[in-house]
Amino acid sequence: MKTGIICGICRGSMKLKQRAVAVMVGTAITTALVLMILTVDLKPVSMFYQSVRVQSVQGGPVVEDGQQVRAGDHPVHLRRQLGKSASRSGGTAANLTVARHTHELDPLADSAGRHEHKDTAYRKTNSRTNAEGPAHPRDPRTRRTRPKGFPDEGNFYNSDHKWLRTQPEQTKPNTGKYEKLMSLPSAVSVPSKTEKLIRLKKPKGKHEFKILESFQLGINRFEVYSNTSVIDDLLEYLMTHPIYEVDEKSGGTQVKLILTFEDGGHALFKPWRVPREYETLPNHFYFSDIERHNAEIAAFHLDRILDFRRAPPVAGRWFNLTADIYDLADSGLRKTFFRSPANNICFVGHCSYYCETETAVCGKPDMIEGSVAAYLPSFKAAPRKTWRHPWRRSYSKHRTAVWEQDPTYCERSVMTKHPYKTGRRLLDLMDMSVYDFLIGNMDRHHYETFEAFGNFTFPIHLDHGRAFGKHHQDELSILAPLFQCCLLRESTYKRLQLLATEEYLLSDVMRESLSRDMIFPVLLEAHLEALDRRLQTILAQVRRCISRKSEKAVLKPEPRMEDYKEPEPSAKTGETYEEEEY
Ligand SMILES: Nc1ncnc2c1ncn2[C@@H]1O[C@H](COP(=O)(O)OP(=O)(O)OP(=O)(O)O)[C@@H](O)[C@H]1O
Ligand SMILES: [Mn+2]
Repeated sequence: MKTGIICGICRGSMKLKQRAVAVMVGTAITTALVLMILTVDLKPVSMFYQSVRVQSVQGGPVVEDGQQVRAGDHPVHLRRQLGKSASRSGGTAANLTVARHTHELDPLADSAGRHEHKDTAYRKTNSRTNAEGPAHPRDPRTRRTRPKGFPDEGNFYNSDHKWLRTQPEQTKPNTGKYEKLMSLPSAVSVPSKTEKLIRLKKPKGKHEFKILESFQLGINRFEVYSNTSVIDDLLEYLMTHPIYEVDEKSGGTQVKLILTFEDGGHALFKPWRVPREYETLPNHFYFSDIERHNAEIAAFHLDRILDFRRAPPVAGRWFNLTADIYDLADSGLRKTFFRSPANNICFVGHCSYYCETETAVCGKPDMIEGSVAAYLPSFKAAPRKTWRHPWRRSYSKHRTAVWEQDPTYCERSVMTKHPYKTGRRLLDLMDMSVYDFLIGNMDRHHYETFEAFGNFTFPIHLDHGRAFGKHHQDELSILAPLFQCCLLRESTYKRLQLLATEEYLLSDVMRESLSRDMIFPVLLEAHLEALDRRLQTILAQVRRCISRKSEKAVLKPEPRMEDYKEPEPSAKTGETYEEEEY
């Protein structure tokens, strides 16, 4: 009994002690938090929120002239939507005045003059070498210092030999075929009152939409941009606009970066990995092929030539890995930079394929080409739905897909299911098959659509980094959707026939379209020749289908929206092509 009471008192005092310790720990944590808050530089953060009078369509801040925002001040949710890592060490940019650099990239100039122009254009827009003074001067007090091993600008790394670039091949003269093709009316008829993907409230007072905003505002259920819109301005913006910050993009298998421009616009950067002459290794599967920035650019041009306009615009650009990437990157990405034994600046980034030291991205010594794709509106502003492609390959070393074994796959399986039964989607997949066969893209495992437009809308043509891998080989299996279903839009067939004529010869039109790009020649002539050859194969395939069935059964008019009916909810749940992780 006595010991019981004593133990009770003991326990009581133990509890008191525990409480006292808990209170002390609590106080210590609170004090530490208060101290941290006091020491963190909050001013720029609050300035960011005050200064963002306009929310850009991609969700990021639209920087007005003369305003200041702190790098990395996108809210966390936005960073996630952009696929950026949620944490970063933000730097401070001293002056974010939007410096728009026009350059005299004259597409009609003769080719010798054009190359000179491009060089001048690059020199002008590069942040470190602007002839008219720095494009965005940084406060030396806030500029992050380079670690040992990285030279300061103004010495060796600014010497002229870094401007050496791939020497253009002996190119054929421009014969005006591309301009002639582009002046033809488009087969895509967009109703004048069609709803747009996003709407942006124009703030009171004078406000002009920025160039990337205008592009995003133009996206509708039929196309990413119209054939009358001035997409050349957007391409020039992608090629020249000063970069403000750089982040790694998560997702996917290979390294790619999100560029934020000084006016708040975003773009997806894929770096040069292999020379133009490189061909997919014979023992490499399509899924282990290295990505090519020039394939992204060429695929965009072909999509436009085919009159689809379902791919976001992509331009080539020269980068100084030190000034345009390293200096503007977060600490995570910076840590992966190093100087190679050959004295070149390299980085690896974080990804699952080709992110090893032996497959690093290296400049020469710090100059490198890359592709820059215009960013679509954020997932928040315009959610996208991911669909498993019915003719997806197996992505296994040991298995093949069902469609590879079953010639009746289209009729037996795909045609009976939503959303391929009605509407436009199956015809869109036929277009995609033609497109992928031309560019040699075997990597179409998924595709995306804009959720806002339901199912009567186009699949976005995204991710062509593994296209143009082999110019000497045509991969017929990419045409499986076409020869298994024996269907094609009449308008697509007409366009293909046109591109097979001498007047609008596909290889010539492509060469002339690509000649406007800063990293011209984007493709070797052998790849252009392959386009003509593959086009003949497609046309022969369609003719075979027509002779087997009938013209009416194969060539289809444009499906009308009025005729499209959403399936019953029960049918929807039976979908087999929904998003699926792999
Ligand atoms: N221009 C763009 N604007 C917005 N988002 C984009 C754009 N291009 C690509 N994305 C998004 O980024 C994702 C990854 O891009 P991409 O497919 O090009 O990378 P990847 O590394 O080649 O991927 P994978 O390894 O799966 O082939 C795409 O699925 C798409 O959702
Ligand atoms: Mn890819």
